[in-house]
Amino acid sequence: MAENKKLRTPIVCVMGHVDHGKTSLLDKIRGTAVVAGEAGAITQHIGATEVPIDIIVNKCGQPQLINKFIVPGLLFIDTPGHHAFTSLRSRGGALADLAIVIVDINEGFMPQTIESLQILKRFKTPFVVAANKIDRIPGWRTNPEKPFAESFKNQSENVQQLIDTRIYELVGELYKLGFNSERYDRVTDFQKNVGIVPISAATGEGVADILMILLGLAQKFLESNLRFDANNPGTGTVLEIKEEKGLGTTIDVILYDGTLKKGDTIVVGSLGNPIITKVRALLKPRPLTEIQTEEKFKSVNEVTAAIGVKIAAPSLEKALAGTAVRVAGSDNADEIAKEIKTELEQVTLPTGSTGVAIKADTIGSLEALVNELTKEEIPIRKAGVGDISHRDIVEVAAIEDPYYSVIIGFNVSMLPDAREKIQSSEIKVFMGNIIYRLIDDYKDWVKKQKEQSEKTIAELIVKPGRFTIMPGCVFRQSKPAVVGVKIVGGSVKNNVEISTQDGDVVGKVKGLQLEGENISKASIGMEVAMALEGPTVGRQIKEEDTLYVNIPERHAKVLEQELYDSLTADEVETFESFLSIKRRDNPFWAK
Ligand SMILES: Nc1nc2c(ncn2[C@@H]2O[C@H](COP(=O)(O)OP(=O)(O)OP(=O)(O)O)[C@@H](O)[C@H]2O)c(=O)[nH]1
Repeated sequence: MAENKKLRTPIVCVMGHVDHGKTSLLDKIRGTAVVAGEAGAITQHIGATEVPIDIIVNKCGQPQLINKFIVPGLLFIDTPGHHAFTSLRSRGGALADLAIVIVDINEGFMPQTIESLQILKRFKTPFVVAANKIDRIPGWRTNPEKPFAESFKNQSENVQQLIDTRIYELVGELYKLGFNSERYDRVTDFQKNVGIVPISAATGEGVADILMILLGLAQKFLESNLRFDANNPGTGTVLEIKEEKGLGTTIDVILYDGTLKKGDTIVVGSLGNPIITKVRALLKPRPLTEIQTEEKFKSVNEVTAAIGVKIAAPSLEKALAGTAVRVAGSDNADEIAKEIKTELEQVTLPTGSTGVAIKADTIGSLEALVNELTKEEIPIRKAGVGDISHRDIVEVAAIEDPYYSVIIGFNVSMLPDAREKIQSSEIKVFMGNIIYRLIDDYKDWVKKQKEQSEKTIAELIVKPGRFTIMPGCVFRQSKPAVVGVKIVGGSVKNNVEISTQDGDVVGKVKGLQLEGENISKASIGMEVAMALEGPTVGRQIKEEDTLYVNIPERHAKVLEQELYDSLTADEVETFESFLSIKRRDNPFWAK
């Protein structure tokens, strides 16, 4: 057991496609219920849970194995699931020593399953595949909490065959990605084959097998990686910055190397210069609690990797989630600060001169939001970490393009003075904690705004129209002239100007009547009485003349460039012949 002290707890992350059961599996492992309370049922932050070795071996029903393993337990980080978190998850992959890739056995591989495997391949992280939701296989007889092999024996032949067929489908998929794999109980050499464990995160079947394999993998592959000198300066990653009653601003950290003591000088990543401060208190989560949801901490004098720990220290307000925390010696704090700063500068947030403004709670989630917006070809003008401030509002208010006079905030709130300012502005703010939903909301809003403005424009724009004065239908010569007309293209509305086939504007429509009733618009095919202010029949106009609605140049431009597709065939034809009249003398008219 003395050996235990020399090995640190392996860090495990659970990865996989949305809804394939990451949260449920972690829940099952730690025995708490997070699924229910989670926003949109999507895991969005890295949390951590330490599962001590004795609990694992007991769960596996093999307490006698306690002395066989030399790792102290497993530390699970709850990596985010949605593909929006590629970058953060890559870091999760890098931070993790081991992984569980969870896949719904009924659905098979999905894009994020493949993405997870590619990340693991890149980082050379040993992993096990959890083929989840076996309880949904038709005919499955549930044996709660039992190891897979035991449960499998109780199934009908049909079900057993179905399980194996599904597993071979997974084996095929894994092979395509360059991994040899087998059902875990048929694997003889885990160095050569990835184990696939059929499980149910809902009933707990197979979960013990997963834990046992992880311990085995840690022992086999990681022993040398996990050996550490407790005298190494502590190194970790900031998961979250939190205000705690009586403690001020604290940071939740995964310490993955070395030792961290009360009173140590630490350097923490920040948006500006890294923070150099002294640890005032170290708060350790109790085993089987999750540090993000549990308030009851135990104050300790020192912690050793790997562990999720809360650090209370002065000046942490500007700490940045996703960045490094490192213990400094007596004379190298500045040097470490420089290194952390350089690392941060390598995170690129491509922004341009136009686009939306975005805010997010961590550098990782900001990066993820940038990635997703870029994929959707939504330009970003400015990207920042932190709550939406008065200054953000002022800046965005100056943007003229209404579609970019927008702030998208992920996992942030709005500061009170910003809230006040927003009342008097036209800015649109989208806030939420699910990236893809935020993006969908923005896209829907833009679509609606565009439709609305197209509708407004379409209503205001003068549409093409052409009509002939019917012979024998002159009812009055002038002031106003009243004639019977037939609409032969598009439509004619009250108050539009009228032009001749030579392009001369001769007057305005002052009234339309159909069978003695006033109407505001006459469309193709209709024969109506028309009052015309301006011309005198016999001078500017005469019987059998074809006349046009005179479309102002600005309107013609909008019609041709923006509304052309919405015109009917006869409107197009009428419009084209009106344009050719106008362009006879001036080829650039309305261009
Ligand atoms: N029947 C059955 N349902 C399961 C099982 N595992 C998960 N579910 C259900 O599947 C749904 C998704 O599970 P989650 O654990 O939230 O999935 P997730 O992968 O964490 O999803 P995200 O956090 O959204 O990426 C939930 O309704 C779970 O109750 C299982 O083994 N059997």
